[in-house]
Amino acid sequence: MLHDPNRVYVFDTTLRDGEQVPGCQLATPEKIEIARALEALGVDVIEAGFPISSPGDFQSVVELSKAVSEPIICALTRANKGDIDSAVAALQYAKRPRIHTGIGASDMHIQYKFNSTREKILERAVEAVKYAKQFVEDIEFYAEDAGRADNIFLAQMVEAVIAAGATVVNIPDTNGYCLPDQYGSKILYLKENVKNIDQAIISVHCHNDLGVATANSLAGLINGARQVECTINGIGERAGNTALEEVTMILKTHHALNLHTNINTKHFSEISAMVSRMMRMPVQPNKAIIGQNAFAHSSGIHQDGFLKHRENYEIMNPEDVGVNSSDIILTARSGRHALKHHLERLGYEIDRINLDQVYDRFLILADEKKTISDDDILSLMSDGSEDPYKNGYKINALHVECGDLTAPSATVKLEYNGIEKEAKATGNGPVNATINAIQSIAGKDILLKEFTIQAIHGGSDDVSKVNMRVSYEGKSYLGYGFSTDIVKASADAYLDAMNKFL
Ligand SMILES: CC(=O)SCCNC(=O)CCNC(=O)[C@H](O)C(C)(C)COP(=O)(O)OP(=O)(O)OC[C@H]1O[C@@H](n2cnc3c(N)ncnc32)[C@H](O)[C@@H]1OP(=O)(O)O
Ligand SMILES: CC(C)C(=O)C(=O)O
Ligand SMILES: [Mg+2]
Repeated sequence: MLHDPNRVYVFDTTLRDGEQVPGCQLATPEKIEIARALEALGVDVIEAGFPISSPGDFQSVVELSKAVSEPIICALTRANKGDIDSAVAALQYAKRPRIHTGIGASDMHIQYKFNSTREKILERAVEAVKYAKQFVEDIEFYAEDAGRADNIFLAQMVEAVIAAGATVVNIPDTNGYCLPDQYGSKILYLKENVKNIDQAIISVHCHNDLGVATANSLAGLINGARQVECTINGIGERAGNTALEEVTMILKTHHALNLHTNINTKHFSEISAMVSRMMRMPVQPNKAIIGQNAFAHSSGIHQDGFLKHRENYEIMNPEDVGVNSSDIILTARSGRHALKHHLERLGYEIDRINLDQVYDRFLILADEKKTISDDDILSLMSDGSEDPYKNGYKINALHVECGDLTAPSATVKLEYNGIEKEAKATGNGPVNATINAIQSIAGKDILLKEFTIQAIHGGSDDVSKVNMRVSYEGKSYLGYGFSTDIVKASADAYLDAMNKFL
């Protein structure tokens, strides 16, 4: 069984519990892409689906079983033969198959869902495990709504299913009801009162209805569970499940817990974005670990402390979760240290600038706007001061042709160090053609990673703001452009980013 008593197994259910979220249903090729990313992340188990639920979900479990080799592939069933037969068939190609079967354990479910009794439910639980065990060695049993179940009956059920062949016993807080100490005590109670508990791994599966899913999972692990069920970005039924990135970063950050997983946390940022994009579930900016603001500092005292010593305001290293660097966001709550940091980053020599004067002008602008961008700083500084990009690329002329009667093309004249060069290029649209023309003049291997166009107030006559992120020699650079002409704004944003690495 367990070789290392401090190893926590990570059971990912993004593709099953996560996929139960309205609007998050995925096609098989998308599920395969996520499953491969989960494999690279280092999860131990991938819950691939609920095969009886639909032909599409059945096929996804078949294809995932073929596509993934390292993690265990798990299929969910109810406690009945039909569901189990379907799971067995769907898992036929899995190198390491697991059947996850179970039934309600709380009196609420027994009475109002099954109109049954504890004795009969216990029998159905044992029968299901024995039946599944004939086909697959690795059987996980879930005692649904265990969070609200009577501990004495739950212990009886857990003991019976382990005796019937369950190798993992899942104690779900299906409705996110428990408080961390209640849930932790439940796991400890099972550890201490189930005679054969050493023959199985206890698994925690917590929902976030009261916002304590991760805390409950942690309490379960501290009290002896060694498998945690979780999803990327914490997606799942209702308020979601324990977030994989949260629970694993807690274990990584708190060495004193002496618990560890096989997760390569550097993949978090990438896989979180992938799941969010494919499932069309935006991640809230303040989401722990992978939210846009998780490593962004926006008030002066924090920014100053961070700049003096990162650990003053960060308990994790952003690189550990795949984020290149922390952000210092300039707002009217920022101080001189943060402004100086950005001025230096943009190429201004601070000892040649009167910081107090710039700061006064900065505050007036920051009170008017929510955040101050690089462009805002550049325009603040353009008041009689030096242009940090005076030696960079400038557009002298831009002409595009597009529309449905002509192939999009762009002619660009760029000036660099006083020398003008011209190029013409085609593309699949006017912006693409313009960027191709700029690229052919610059002759550098620049990758455009992000590109957004936003009307500032709305309306087709509005000024549009273009944000771009380009990658050059492994580093990211941001560029901004403003214009009523979206092609011009895009070209300016691209050059702005380029000029930062020149
Ligand atoms: C806590 C969880 O997340 S559990 C997983 C939840 N996920 C899903 O439900 C998604 C997949 N589900 C489905 O596609 C469908 O609900 C199916 C195919 C499973 C069943 O569909 P239907 O046969 O039409 O039944 P329906 O969903 O309406 O009702 C569920 C039935 O399963 C029974 N049931 C529920 N859980 C279990 C269980 N663990 N073991 C045995 N029976 C169960 C219910 O009592 C009900 O049976 P009844 O018809 O005798 O009252
Ligand atoms: C199917 C089980 C494990 C579940 O998702 C729950 O109880 O929340
Ligand atoms: Mg669940």
